[in-house]
Amino acid sequence: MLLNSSLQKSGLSREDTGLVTELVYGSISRMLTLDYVLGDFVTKGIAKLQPWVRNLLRLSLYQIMYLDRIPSHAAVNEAVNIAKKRGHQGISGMVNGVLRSVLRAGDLPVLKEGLSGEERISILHSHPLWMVRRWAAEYGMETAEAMCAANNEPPSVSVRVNTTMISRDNLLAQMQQAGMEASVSRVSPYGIVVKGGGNLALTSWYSDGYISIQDESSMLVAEAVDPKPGMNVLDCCAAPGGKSAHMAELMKDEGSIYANDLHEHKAKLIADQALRLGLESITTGSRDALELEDTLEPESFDRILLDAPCSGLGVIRRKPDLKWRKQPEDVASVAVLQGELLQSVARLLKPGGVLVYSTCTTEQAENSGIVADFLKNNPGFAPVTFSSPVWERLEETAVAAGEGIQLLPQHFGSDGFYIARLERLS
Ligand SMILES: C[S@@+](CC[C@H](N)C(=O)[O-])C[C@H]1O[C@@H](n2cnc3c(N)ncnc32)[C@H](O)[C@@H]1O
Repeated sequence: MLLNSSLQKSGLSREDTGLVTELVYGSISRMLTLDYVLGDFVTKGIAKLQPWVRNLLRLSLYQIMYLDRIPSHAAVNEAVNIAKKRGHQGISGMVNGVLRSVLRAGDLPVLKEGLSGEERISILHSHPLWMVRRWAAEYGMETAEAMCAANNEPPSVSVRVNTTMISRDNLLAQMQQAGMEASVSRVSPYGIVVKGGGNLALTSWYSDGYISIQDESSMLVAEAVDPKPGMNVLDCCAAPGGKSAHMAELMKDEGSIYANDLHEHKAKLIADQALRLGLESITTGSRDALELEDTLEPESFDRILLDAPCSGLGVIRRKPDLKWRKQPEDVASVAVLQGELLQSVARLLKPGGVLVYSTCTTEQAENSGIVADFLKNNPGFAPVTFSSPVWERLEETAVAAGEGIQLLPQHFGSDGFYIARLERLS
């Protein structure tokens, strides 16, 4: 948000905007590695530096260690000039000294001896140790390392085609004719992946409602709900509305989708999306999903989607600051809410109906753990598989996690997502 508004005010060229974005996201993402390296070169310790000086060193070191297109000496000179302008002679001298020593040191980081496997991954791939330990315990050391490495890769840009308006092939051809590097998604039959296309929300395809910007994994969720034209569908935690809109598209805009979100201002975003996409089957509401059972008819929905609030650890590529903001307690506390939400909204499902539980996290305490508890307490529900060519291919790649599938960021370079389908038997 802050970066976007600063960039909008700056008047920088498209190329420079891209570079600034990469520097900011990259430095946040690689912060632990950068601080580990700087710790060896800043004699008084980086914690004692003024925040702007610490950030200047991080940005410069990021360029030296991870970017080829800026020569290292140029990065150092630029940092020294900024330090002179903003600080005093002493600070610019220190910045110059630290960065020149870094240049002389060669390959970095130099890992200290005697580190555990998790510590090594944490430093090399810049992830908090608690997260690496958690993933190593959950998925094994090798997978944990692959997750961390994938989280440092820039996310791809993908769009979902509004098939009520245009076919994917037609839109793909239009994009390619316009000179864009666009290809079909390997994950979703509704997706197109676009490289270097700039901000697609500024295109007429977007304003005319032909596309929505959505991660490829996220596109799988509406597909797993498998809503049919004419059905009555509930989306419990729906804002900003990507999956509600996708479900309406799959239903050819026939039937009814009640898209609810706790926050009124967020429910407005869903209505805005529906309007832009020309979808009339979506109505919105803003209630606590825990209270939906007080106002909606029990057993009245053919399909329910609970795309639950979660720790978001599957989307670190897009939001690298999550690594530093989240704590293990956050996983535990959101898991309590997720369990309550699932128990509560399940009462609204018709017998024979399907409920999909999904999250954009990699934590099994929030995923298979929630579903396993629910199934234990609700014998009238059973997991139900889904057959489509794409889904079957996904099942070969994704991690089988209890009764659902767990996509990790390294599988297809898309967000980490969990999806489970549950059917109400009686
Ligand atoms: C993962 S996001 C949903 C994303 C959405 N399904 C989409 O595809 O655009 C979770 C949403 O749950 C909402 N939320 C959190 N707690 C809630 C609650 N108790 N009741 C209803 N919505 C809630 C949040 O405001 C947030 O918008």
